Amino acid sequence: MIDSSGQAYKKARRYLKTTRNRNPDIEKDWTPFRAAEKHFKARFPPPDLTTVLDLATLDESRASEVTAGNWAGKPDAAQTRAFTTVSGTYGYTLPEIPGLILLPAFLCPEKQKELIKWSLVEHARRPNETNLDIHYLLPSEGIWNAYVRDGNTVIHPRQIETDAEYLKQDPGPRTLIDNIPANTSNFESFNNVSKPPTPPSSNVQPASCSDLLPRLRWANIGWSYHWGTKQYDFSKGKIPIHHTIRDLCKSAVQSVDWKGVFALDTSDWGPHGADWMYWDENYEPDAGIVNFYQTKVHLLSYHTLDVNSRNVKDTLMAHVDRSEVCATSPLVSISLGNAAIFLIGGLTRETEPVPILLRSGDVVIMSGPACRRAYHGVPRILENTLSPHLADVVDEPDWSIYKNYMDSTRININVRQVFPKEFDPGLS
Ligand SMILES: O=C(O)CCC(=O)C(=O)O
Ligand SMILES: [Fe+2]
Repeated sequence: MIDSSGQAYKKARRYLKTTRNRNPDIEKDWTPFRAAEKHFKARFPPPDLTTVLDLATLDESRASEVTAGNWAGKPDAAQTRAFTTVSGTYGYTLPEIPGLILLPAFLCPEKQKELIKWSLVEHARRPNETNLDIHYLLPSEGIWNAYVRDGNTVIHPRQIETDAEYLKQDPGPRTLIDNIPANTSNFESFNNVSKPPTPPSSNVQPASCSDLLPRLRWANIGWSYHWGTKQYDFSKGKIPIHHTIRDLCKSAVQSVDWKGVFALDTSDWGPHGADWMYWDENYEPDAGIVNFYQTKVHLLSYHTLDVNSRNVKDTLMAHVDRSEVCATSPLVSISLGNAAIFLIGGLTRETEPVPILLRSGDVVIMSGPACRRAYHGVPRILENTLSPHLADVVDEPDWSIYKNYMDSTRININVRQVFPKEFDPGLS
């Protein structure tokens, strides 16, 4: 018996309407990366995850995480090679993408909680820029602490300063304009490009802290990133990387047997050669971003704060992180909260990407010439997948405010090294 008033029926009807009007010629033009993004973005019917690599399914101690959200992939959806890290956990490489390292459950539950708190309490505030600072005059304690004190506190928009030099840009989707990869030769000219601030939007209304919190999309780490030119603005100086993040990224890099990963690699490593031999000692993170993704649409969308459309609808479209002068040094990416589908392909969007299910506590390292500048993106945050160890507030009532926020959130701490160790940018 079909219940035509039920939610599922209504969903199915909406879905049929959209597919009926779909132009098959458009789909034909999708690159393999675009087709994969479309597949995983679909709300109804939900995407089939049997092609998604899900290494947590190999680990019995993560069984409750895997079943928590009813989303699971397969442990053999891509070819992997396991290795034991220095700390005794398993790590995996993918022969298809040399330099991609997966460290499932690298962080214990306590560390995950510490990093979630750090992201919100200590990091998403001055002096670190956030997407909200572009439009709002935020208190110096940052949006999270202001929200915890009083969610009804009103935050006022930033006014356009009439004498300020703002970025003059044609309106349009910025992310479609690919920037030129940085390297040691063009660094000087890149550094001299003028980097005026992004103008605040003129139609932003005052908003309460509770309304703004779900609109927090990113907070900068280390060297200041200029979204308008997609280049670092070194003139603003470098904010030191917090020791917790630095130590964690270094221990992730040091936990990998790089010889085992790259000894047989024959790729072109550029002018400085195969620097992996020195990463154990000289890897030094100096930039990055904390991404905040919401699984739910929060109402009150009378304007958009997504001036950097990389965060539109809480997904991250296919991109290459090519603003760093060093194109081979490890990028360390930490997943916290709800699980996500991460796609990683090759040097163009024509390579079919490998879908990987990332769960809270997983660490990904992107390194070497084939991987560090590979297209990647996050087409889907898997709703209602908060791990039981983050959802439990019984033993720790103080966690409940974080738990409530994390119920609909994924945080990604994405840490990079801008300069190769031996390169002197002459910035001091
Ligand atoms: O959220 C993620 O897992 C990836 C984020 C990312 O690729 C980026 O910030 O450049
Ligand atoms: Fe990225």
